[in-house]
Amino acid sequence: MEFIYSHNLTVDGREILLHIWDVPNSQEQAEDGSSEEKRIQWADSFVLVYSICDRASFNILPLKIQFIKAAKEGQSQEKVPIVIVGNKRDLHHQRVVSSEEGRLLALSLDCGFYEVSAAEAYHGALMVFHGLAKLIPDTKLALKKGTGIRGIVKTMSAVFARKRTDSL
Ligand SMILES: Nc1nc2c(ncn2[C@@H]2O[C@H](COP(=O)(O)OP(=O)(O)OP(=O)(O)O)[C@@H](O)[C@H]2O)c(=O)[nH]1
Repeated sequence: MEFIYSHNLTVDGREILLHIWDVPNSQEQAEDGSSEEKRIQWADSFVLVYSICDRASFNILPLKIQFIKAAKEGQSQEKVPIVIVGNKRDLHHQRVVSSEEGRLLALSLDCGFYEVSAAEAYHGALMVFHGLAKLIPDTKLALKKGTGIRGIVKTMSAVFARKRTDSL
């Protein structure tokens, strides 16, 4: 299942309304590229989460980031804001991806980087979205001011309609 969450944030005195389209990993693997492409076009910025206990979830990131960059940066010269997040930081004994590896990957791909424990504390996720908001230029935020829930529903309907047609 995928969801869109909306969340208000105040970052450096700016009121920001975030719409977060949460796509489960399992779904991404199962679907065709065109749905992924539509979601990428919908979004202004990206948070890619891996588990520090699951190397496969980490190894897939360069490919995903390349895909996002090719899709977004092909249309504009602006840098696309991307943040990489290593989750499950609390599971020390099951860690298979080191913090250094995560940080190095983010550095090499020009992305932000955080390690958090979503299960342990809410402030980790908050930090991620604050960091992401700081990477989005003011001009972009102003442009998106008029994009309401109708725009989101329209985009989601397009993705799902496409999926239904494909499966006929
Ligand atoms: N210990 C620990 N468990 C976590 C943490 N975050 C998520 N989990 C657990 O990991 C499992 C998967 O969590 P989900 O939130 O479904 O993860 P997801 O990223 O949506 O997973 P996908 O659907 O594969 O994308 C659940 O049992 C969570 O309780 C964390 O920071 N620490």
